[in-house]
Amino acid sequence: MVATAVPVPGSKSITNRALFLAAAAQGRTVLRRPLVADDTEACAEALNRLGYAVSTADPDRWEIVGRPVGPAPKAEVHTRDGATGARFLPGLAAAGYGVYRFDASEQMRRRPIAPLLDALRQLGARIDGDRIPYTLYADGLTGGELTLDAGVSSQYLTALLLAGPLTREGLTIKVTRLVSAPYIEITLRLMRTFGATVERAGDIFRVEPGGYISPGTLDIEPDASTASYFLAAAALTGRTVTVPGLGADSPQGDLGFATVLADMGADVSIQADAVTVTGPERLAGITVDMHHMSDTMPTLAAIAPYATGPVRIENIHNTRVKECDRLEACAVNLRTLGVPVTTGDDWIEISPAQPIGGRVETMRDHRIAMAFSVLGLRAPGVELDDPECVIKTCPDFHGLLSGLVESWERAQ
Ligand SMILES: O=C(O)C1=C[C@@H](OP(=O)(O)O)[C@@H](O)[C@H](O)C1
Ligand SMILES: C=C(OP(=O)(O)O)C(=O)O
Repeated sequence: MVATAVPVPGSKSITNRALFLAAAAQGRTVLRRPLVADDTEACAEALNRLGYAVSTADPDRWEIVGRPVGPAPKAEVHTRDGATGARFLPGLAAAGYGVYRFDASEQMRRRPIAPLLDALRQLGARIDGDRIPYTLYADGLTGGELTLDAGVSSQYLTALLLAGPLTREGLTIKVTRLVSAPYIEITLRLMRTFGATVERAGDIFRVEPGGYISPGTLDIEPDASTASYFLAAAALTGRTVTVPGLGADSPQGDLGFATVLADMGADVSIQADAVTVTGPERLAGITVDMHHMSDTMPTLAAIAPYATGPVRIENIHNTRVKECDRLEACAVNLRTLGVPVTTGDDWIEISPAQPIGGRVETMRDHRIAMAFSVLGLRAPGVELDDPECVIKTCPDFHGLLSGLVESWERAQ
């Protein structure tokens, strides 16, 4: 079977971490093939509002001139829809000196951030609120010890780890709960690439002070969450797709979605520098815990009706506080398309069905839009109320998906 390669854009998670680290590092950093999308552009713009120097003129190489954290007397920062910008950047600002007003879109304002703001207060920051928008009065971060509940978002832990080397005394964090755990591995790897000393012993993390040093150039690998839609398209249609640049040593937990497809009967190969999926005649049903890869939950939910048996996705309560309540959004939209669905507080079960056409309410959630576009490959008449909301992480998603289908049709 001809394998069609899809040029999946760079990882949002890696790009936004690299932006933070490069801004705080000594030296100049070049990010090669960063994700160019609303989420990362908002993060870059916010860094420039905070007084850093991020050049995004060349879409294939973003340049950041780092500076030691210092005085930036005043700044108003608006990070739009991206949670990594909204949650990572206050730690960087708090390590500096000035008054910073943080705001974000209505969608992001609804999402929780209080545990992170509480932790930053314990480290020495003065913050006048528990939700976005708020004002941060920064006077450097002492550091020290704290206990953190990252059961709703691992981004709280990442934000504190990233700020750790910028504190005066370093940081010791005891984590009581952790969701989306693989993202912490991405954080630790990148911090070490920028010269930080950070160690993990079970649920205890220790970060030494001392700042960051630029590694010079950093290649950004493709986004495994975005790759899930194209892997699912192959699994759903019995075709073959390859995603180059995403391989077995990737720290991205959402590459685990390929393994879920294999468990459902797809032929999956994860090599050193590419992942390839060929769909079976029909996918088998599955029960799967997606606690640590929940961004791909909508992708699985969207192809689930075509399985030979029920698909039950468990341990996904935190999908209710993403860009929308994704658990509910998947259930409502699948029912609109004629698919029987039952749900609980932290699970969804989808029965085999032949979805009919209908209008999908994306709730301005890029992952709902992309996931149900894949379902639309098999269900004519599915239309999205807001197809352009994919700009958050994959502005050319619809072009990439239609290009994939056209290449399959040409190969017939
Ligand atoms: O750290 C990161 O880059 C991310 C962590 C995850 O969020 P949670 O830890 O809130 O689940 C994930 O949903 C998000 O897309 C990116
Ligand atoms: C939830 C997501 O991102 P964030 O939390 O960074 O907004 C996502 O990309 O699915």
